[in-house]
Amino acid sequence: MKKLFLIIGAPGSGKTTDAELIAQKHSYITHYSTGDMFRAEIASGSERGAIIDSFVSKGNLVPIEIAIETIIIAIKNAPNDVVIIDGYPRSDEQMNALDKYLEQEVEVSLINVIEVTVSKEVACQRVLGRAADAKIVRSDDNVEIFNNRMKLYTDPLKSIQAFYTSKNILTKVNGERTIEVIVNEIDELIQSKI
Ligand SMILES: Nc1ncnc2c1ncn2[C@@H]1O[C@H](COP(=O)(O)OP(=O)(O)O)[C@@H](O)[C@H]1O
Repeated sequence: MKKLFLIIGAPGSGKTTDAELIAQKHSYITHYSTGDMFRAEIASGSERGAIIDSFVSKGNLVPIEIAIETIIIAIKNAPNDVVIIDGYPRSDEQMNALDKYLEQEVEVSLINVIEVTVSKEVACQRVLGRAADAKIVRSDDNVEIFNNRMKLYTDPLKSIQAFYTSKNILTKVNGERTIEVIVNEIDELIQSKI
């Protein structure tokens, strides 16, 4: 039985950083970042990557068919029984598509959805600060695209919160603290549920 954890959060919330550090601490945890998976596909030069890039480069959501296929393949291919995916779901459509998949997939159970919360101001500072840091160059880290990514994150958020709260599997984590404190809190939550 694979135990799935989802981490959602605004652009710049640190969701990918937090998940990566937790997976590095435990060999039995596999982490996938939807953003990183899409950037890898883009970098591969594939036709699918070109389609994905036409959305990512504008900060728009990649089409549902590609998004759900990407995470189902990731879950199926995960070499470990504990899987963390950050960056999914980002819409009611994605949330419902995953729920439909999980209903018929007896080998995978969604254990918890962790929402890393940060204010828009903190998120913006981090993303634009990241853009100024030459080591991390991302074409979608500019004010206009950030605002679009932020809107696309916040628009479905209340509906996503309500859905997973109704299942009693939503946990909010304050993302405006040190990475170490946040990672330890999320790690303890995951450890308590596996
Ligand atoms: N679940 C998803 N559905 C559709 N598009 C996605 C998804 N996850 C990531 N993307 C695309 O990849 C881009 C980068 O995602 P990510 O690295 O997680 O950055 P962010 O911190 O802005 O969410 C997003 O702006 C979006 O274009």
